[in-house]
Amino acid sequence: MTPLDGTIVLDAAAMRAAEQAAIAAGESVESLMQRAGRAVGDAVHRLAGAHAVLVVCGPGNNGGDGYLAAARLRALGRTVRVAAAAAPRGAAAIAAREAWGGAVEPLAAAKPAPVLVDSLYGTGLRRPLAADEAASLARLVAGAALAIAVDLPSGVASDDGALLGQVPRYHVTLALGAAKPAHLLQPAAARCGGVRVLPLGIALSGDTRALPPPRLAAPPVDSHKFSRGMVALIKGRMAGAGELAARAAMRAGAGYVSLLGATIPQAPHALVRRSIERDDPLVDARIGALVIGPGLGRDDHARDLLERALASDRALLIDGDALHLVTPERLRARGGTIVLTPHAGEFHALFGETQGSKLAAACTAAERAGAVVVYKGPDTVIAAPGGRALLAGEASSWLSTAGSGDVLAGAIAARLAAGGDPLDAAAAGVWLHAAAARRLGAGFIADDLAEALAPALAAAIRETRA
Ligand SMILES: NC(=O)C1=CN([C@@H]2O[C@H](COP(=O)(O)OP(=O)(O)OC[C@H]3O[C@@H](n4cnc5c(N)ncnc54)[C@H](O)[C@@H]3O)[C@@H](O)[C@H]2O)[C@@H](O)CC1
Ligand SMILES: [K+]
Repeated sequence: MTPLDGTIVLDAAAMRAAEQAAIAAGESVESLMQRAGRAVGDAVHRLAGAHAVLVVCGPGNNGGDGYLAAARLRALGRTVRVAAAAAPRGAAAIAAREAWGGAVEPLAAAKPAPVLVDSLYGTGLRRPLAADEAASLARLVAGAALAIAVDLPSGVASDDGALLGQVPRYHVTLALGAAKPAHLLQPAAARCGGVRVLPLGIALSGDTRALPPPRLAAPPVDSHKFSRGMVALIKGRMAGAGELAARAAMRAGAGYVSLLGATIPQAPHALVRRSIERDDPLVDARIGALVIGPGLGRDDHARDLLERALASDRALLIDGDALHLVTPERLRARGGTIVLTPHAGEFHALFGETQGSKLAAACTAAERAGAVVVYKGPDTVIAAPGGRALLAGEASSWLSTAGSGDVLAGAIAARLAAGGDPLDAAAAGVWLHAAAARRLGAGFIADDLAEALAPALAAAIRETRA
């Protein structure tokens, strides 16, 4: 069992293609299913303690995995029962049912067991479960102390994370072969519980991954403040937003942070406050990341500042109000390095209504704007032009607090200013933001979050070294 961090994420078509490629190379559906069933059985054996197990099997290959998992559990000496609402279809699932060979209880009449294994539907689900099937599943999950979903909780749409009906909450989901978008996209992700991948030994390729931990190092001995990265932020009408983003950039490792348009000295004194009117500080060649948007406002002054930022050739992070004042075409025409950090409202203001999953929407947007798009929310999708994308699963729900987005902008800007791939910089910023929130627990405010980026950064550096 491996955690999701950095692992490949495949939609149902890509998963089927990987399976087909393995079959073309000499595998069979049966051998893949045997491997999946055995891996599920072994994982349930480890998770379930001495408790009795009920495996609920569907008519497709997900059900086939369930019959073989039950057979494996029986071979391991466990007390295991099987229930199904329909007979298996397809040769591999029929063979799996025969390999189980034991009793199969009617689903509607099955009594709960302490451990419930849901092997009803996986990536093949196309429509909501029948009402009686959904009700039986909900009853059995509610009656179990431990509910484990095989590949996916039955009732979630694998590719976009939608719920096709009422879906119970599971404690653990065992992803077969690779993670699927629904393991990371809401609302499905919140139904999965802890997700673990059971590798099936087939070759996988694709451009989408779960957010990996950042590879970060302490500054080298010969560092100076500019080599660590200089972040310049344009202050807007709501001064506090820029202050928060600036503090976040400092705590996320930038060597020099200046707030442009703020001239009255105040703490923190390490923050360099400069006028934005007298000379043109926006074109300073030492700037590694220029941030515009937090608290900017949407008036003529804001438009004027945005024009100046777009005219600068520095790597640009556009957030908040500024996302309402620009078009994807304008961004594409500007070129250079651009990172956009919209929440759903800002995303739709900039890109209009979109079709398909949040992942697909972010990838299309990145292509249109020629920018790295950090489409944030309870699930965050980071997409770069060219198709690479990262999915960040559930972060702390306490991040739904004023100023949290400003802190994220600052954290990403610090990593962007440090150099390297803008997708990696955005990913590191998202990771540090979530890690800082985890450290703080409950009831924090954005000021605390900015401060907590420093210990989150230290932990990420330690983990990179380990
Ligand atoms: N792709 C792979 O490499 C592997 C896939 N395996 C398993 O195969 C699963 C996918 O199998 P399938 O494609 O057979 O799909 P599922 O087992 O998810 O179920 C789909 C079957 O149920 C029918 N169906 C769909 N929605 C329904 C509904 N609401 N009510 C009633 N019937 C419905 C479909 O027509 C199809 O027969 C994966 O989730 C995984 O568990 C594993 O066996 C091994 C390897
Ligand atoms: K399932």
